[in-house]
Amino acid sequence: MKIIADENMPNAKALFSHLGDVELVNGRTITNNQIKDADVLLVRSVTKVTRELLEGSSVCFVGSATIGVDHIDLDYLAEVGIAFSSAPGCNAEAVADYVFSGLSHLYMTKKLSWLSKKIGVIGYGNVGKAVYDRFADLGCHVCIHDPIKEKEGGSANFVSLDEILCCDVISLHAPLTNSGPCPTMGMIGSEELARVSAGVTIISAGRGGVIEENALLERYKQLDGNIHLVIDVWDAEPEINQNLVSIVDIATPHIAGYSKQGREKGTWMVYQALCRHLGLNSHVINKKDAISSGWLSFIDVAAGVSQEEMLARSVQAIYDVARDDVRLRFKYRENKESNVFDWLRKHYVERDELNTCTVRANSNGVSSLIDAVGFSRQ
Ligand SMILES: NC(=O)C1=CN([C@@H]2O[C@H](COP(=O)(O)OP(=O)(O)OC[C@H]3O[C@@H](n4cnc5c(N)ncnc54)[C@H](O)[C@@H]3O)[C@@H](O)[C@H]2O)C=CC1
Ligand SMILES: O=C(O)C(=O)[C@H](O)COP(=O)(O)O
Repeated sequence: MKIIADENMPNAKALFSHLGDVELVNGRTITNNQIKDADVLLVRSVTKVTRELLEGSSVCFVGSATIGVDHIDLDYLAEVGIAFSSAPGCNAEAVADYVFSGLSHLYMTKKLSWLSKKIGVIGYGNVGKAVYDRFADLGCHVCIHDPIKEKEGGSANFVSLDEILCCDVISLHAPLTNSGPCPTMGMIGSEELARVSAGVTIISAGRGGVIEENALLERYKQLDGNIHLVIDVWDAEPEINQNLVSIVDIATPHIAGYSKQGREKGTWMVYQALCRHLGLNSHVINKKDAISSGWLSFIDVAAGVSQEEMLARSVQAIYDVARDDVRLRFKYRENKESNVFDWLRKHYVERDELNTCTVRANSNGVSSLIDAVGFSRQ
C-alpha cells in the first residue's frame, strides 16, 4: 500500500510504516501526478483536496489530521466513494491554551484585565466549548453564540451575535463555511464591527475569512487604535496582511492548535481511522507511545501578586504566545525564506499543553483558578 503524507504530520512514518510505504511530501504543493498511484492520502489544512487533485488516482482513503475540513471537497469524496476521516477535537485544548496565553500577554503588557469582564465566544464546537468551559470554571461572565448548537439545546449561556458584539473579549471559533444554515464567511464585517466598543479584545483563531480584515483595519482607525487584537488566522494564507500585522498585539502563523500533543493526537486519530477502514482491530502502536507527555510535570508560582497575574505567569511559563509573535515579525523583517508563513509553521518551536503540567500555588483561592485555566489538577 502506498501512503502519501504531509511532511508536517508528526510521527507519520513511525505510525503508518507498518501499514505501507510512506512518502512524505510538501502538503502545500501536492499534485495529482504525485498521488496517482497512492492508496492513502494524509493531509493537513494546507492541501486542497478536490476533484482536480484526486481524479484518476487510486486513492481510496483520505485522512486530515486537523479539526477544520474547509480544505476538503467532502461532496466529491462521497460521490466517488473515497473514505474520509478528520481529527475532531484533536487540538481543541491547544487552541484554548492559545486564547488564555493571548489574554495573559495583554494582562502582563497592558495591564488589561479580563477576569471580571464580559466574555463572548463564537462557535460552541470542540474548541469553543473548551474555551467557554474554562471561562465558566474561572467564574467569568461568559456567553456563547452558536445558532446551530443552540437549536440542539443545552445548558450553555447562548446569546445572539449582537450580544456577543457588546462583550469586552470576543473569541472566534467558528469554522469557515459559505453555505448551509449559518455561513460564517465574512460574518464579522463592518456592520458587526461598528457595534464593538472601544477597548474590546478580539481573538481570531478559527479561520481567516470569518472576520473581514479591511473592516477590522477601518474600525481600528475609527477607534483610534483602541482595540486589542490577537490574530492567528488570515484571509489569504500563506500570505498575510502586513497592514493588519502592524496593528495587532499578537500575530501568529496559524499555530493556535500547534501544541505537541495536539498535533500528535491529530496523526493518531487519523491512524486509528485508517486501521478501522482497513479492518484492523488491534493497533500495533499504542496511544501512550504516540502522544508525548510534557517537559515539566510541575511548576511553582510565586505568591504576593494578584490572582490574575498569577494566572498569567503560570500560563506563560508553559506557553507564552509572544514568542510566536516575535518570531513572525522577525522572520518577515529578515525575509530570507521564500515563504515565511510556511517556514514558521514547519520550524515551529514545540510547546506543551497546559494540561501536561501541575501548578503548585501557595496562595489562597488560586489553585481552583489555576486548574480552571487548563492545568492538570493537583
Ligand atoms: N487556528 C488553529 O490552529 C485552529 C483552528 N481551528 C478552526 O476552528 C474551527 C472550530 O473548531 P471546532 O470547535 O473543533 O469545530 P467543530 O466543528 O467542533 O465546531 C464548530 C462549531 O461552530 C458552530 N458554527 C457554525 N456556524 C456558526 C455560526 N455562523 N455562528 C456561530 N457558530 C457557528 C457549529 O455549530 C459548531 O458547533 C475549525 O473549524 C477550524 O477551522 C481548529 C483547530 C486549530
Ligand atoms: O486543525 C485545524 O483545523 C487547524 O487549523 C490546524 O491546526 C492547522 O494546522 P495545519 O493543518 O495547517 O498544519
